[in-house]
Amino acid sequence: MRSLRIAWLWMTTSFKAAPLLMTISSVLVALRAVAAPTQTYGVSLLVDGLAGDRSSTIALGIGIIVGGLAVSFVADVVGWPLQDTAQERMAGRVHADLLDVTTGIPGLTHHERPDVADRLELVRERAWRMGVGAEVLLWAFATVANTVTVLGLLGSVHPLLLLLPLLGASRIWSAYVSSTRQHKAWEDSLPQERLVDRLIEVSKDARTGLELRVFGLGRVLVERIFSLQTERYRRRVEAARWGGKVDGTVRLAFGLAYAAAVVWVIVRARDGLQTAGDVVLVLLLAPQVDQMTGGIAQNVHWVGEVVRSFSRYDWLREYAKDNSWRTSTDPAPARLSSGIELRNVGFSYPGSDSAVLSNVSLTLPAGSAVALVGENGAGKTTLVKLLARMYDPTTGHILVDGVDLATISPDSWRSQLSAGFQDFVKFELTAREVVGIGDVSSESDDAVRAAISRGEAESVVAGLPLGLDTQLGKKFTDGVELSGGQWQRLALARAFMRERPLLLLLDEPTAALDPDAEHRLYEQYAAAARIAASETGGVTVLVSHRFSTVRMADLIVVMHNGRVEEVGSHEDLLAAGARYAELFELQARAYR
Ligand SMILES: Nc1ncnc2c1ncn2[C@@H]1O[C@H](COP(=O)(O)OP(=O)(O)OP(=O)(O)O)[C@@H](O)[C@H]1O
Repeated sequence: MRSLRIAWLWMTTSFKAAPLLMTISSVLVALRAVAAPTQTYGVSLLVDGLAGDRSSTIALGIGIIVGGLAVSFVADVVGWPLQDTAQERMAGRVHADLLDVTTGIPGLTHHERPDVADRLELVRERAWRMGVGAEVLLWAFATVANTVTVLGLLGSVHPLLLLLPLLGASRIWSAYVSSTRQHKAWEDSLPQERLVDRLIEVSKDARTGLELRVFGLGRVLVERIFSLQTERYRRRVEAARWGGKVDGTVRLAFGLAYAAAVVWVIVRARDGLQTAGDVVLVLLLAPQVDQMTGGIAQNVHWVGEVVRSFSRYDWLREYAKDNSWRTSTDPAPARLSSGIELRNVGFSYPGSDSAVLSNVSLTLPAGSAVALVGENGAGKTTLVKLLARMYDPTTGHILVDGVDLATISPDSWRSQLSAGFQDFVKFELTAREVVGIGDVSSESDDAVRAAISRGEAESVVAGLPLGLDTQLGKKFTDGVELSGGQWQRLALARAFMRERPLLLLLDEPTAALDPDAEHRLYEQYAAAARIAASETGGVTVLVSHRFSTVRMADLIVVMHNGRVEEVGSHEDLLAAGARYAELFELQARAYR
């Protein structure tokens, strides 16, 4: 059933990518495939006509030969360029579709599971090569047309000769097993390949250059890459050698069998059981049968490749469908009246059994600013990701004004969110775009400048040679590189592009700023947020290790080992004298 679906996907993708080109090409390749054996038949008629002195047979033979030549010529001249274009169209279509499918998966699970990541990588890497699917499909049409014609001609000489192409099937089998083995060796070495790519990236990336040199890691990296490469090649060479031996043996056996068949037909002709034309036909068909089975044997590899690529493509489409949260169709509310409630929320990352969050029950009241604090690994970022619905909780629920977040459409929810992270992305675009993409629906200059002012990034933009039009990033010759803090200010401005988000998530977005700058920024931000919150009931969730910032929040949530340990205002928590008070005192002492 699945193989039928894959074959169908292969066919429909090829024809949908270039309907007219594929139809014309299919007809042309089929004609070309039939023309060669038909010409051979023409030659055998010619020989029989000459031997029996029959002019009508001679004329028919010549007609078939000339007609065949003409068809082959036209099909060649017109067919090849069309085929190339069809192939490019198909590759383009698959690539565009893949991007669409992968970026359309709303959650992050596919990035977390190594098995899924591996397969995704395979599909992406092979996407451009899948255009070959169109060519292989045309080749398959040609092979069917050619095989039927050759079988018909051989059978017309003697039915026993039909065994010859069947013997050729053993060549197809040997090519298949050896290509499967080689593919397996290649797939088995994929994790090493990914690691090698990653290590090469690390060794040449300017950002890692500093630490590499300080810790003297260059040599270690090179040795590691070298040993991984050696292991990878060893597996692949072993598989290729094995395939070579099997294929060579089978090919030799097939050649000997064909030679015996030719001798047999000659002997029968001497006994008057076959005509001279029959001998010529079998002799001339010999290289064609060899070519045909050889062609199939060679293309088995490509058919395998295409089928594998399409089965991965099919898998990805199914995966995207299963993980599209299609049943989440409720719209996000336009404003919050009661707030966001986490009810007994537990979470384990995909592919892991250990709970990162356990039994978290918490209410984030509408219009409040909530700070999450706790030591490294306490689960703060994970909670932020669940609020953004990058994952669904493993147990429990998140309720938005009483509505389960799992039922709200991810697009609708995210259009009401804004976020700034510590490990923000340095989008190498113009300064205007770096900020503006925080809300692609209102990318006007005024909106961008307002966000820059809220993120206190005016000084960064003022220092750029072309202001907002400056290209940022080192990959461009005229690109300007910024410091970590400057990038972070732009990332913050990006988070402030949406003026009235229902949920603003700030996960240590100011870690690269000095404490004074962070404090100023939050004071200014808190004032603006209160006004916005009174209008929409929006909630701000802030993760920070700096208590001077945290104390401004309406509600502070202290997390420890994936659980909520304390909740309250700064004053309440200090009065309670528990973990928060202890951590606060520690930090205050360090600043004294
Ligand atoms: N993608 C992931 N896959 C598996 N485990 C993860 C992943 N991300 C985080 N974890 C684990 O989840 C736990 C909580 O991590 P999280 O990033 O939520 O902590 P945090 O409180 O934000 O820490 P920090 O203050 O260091 O940012 C950690 O033990 C971490 O190892």
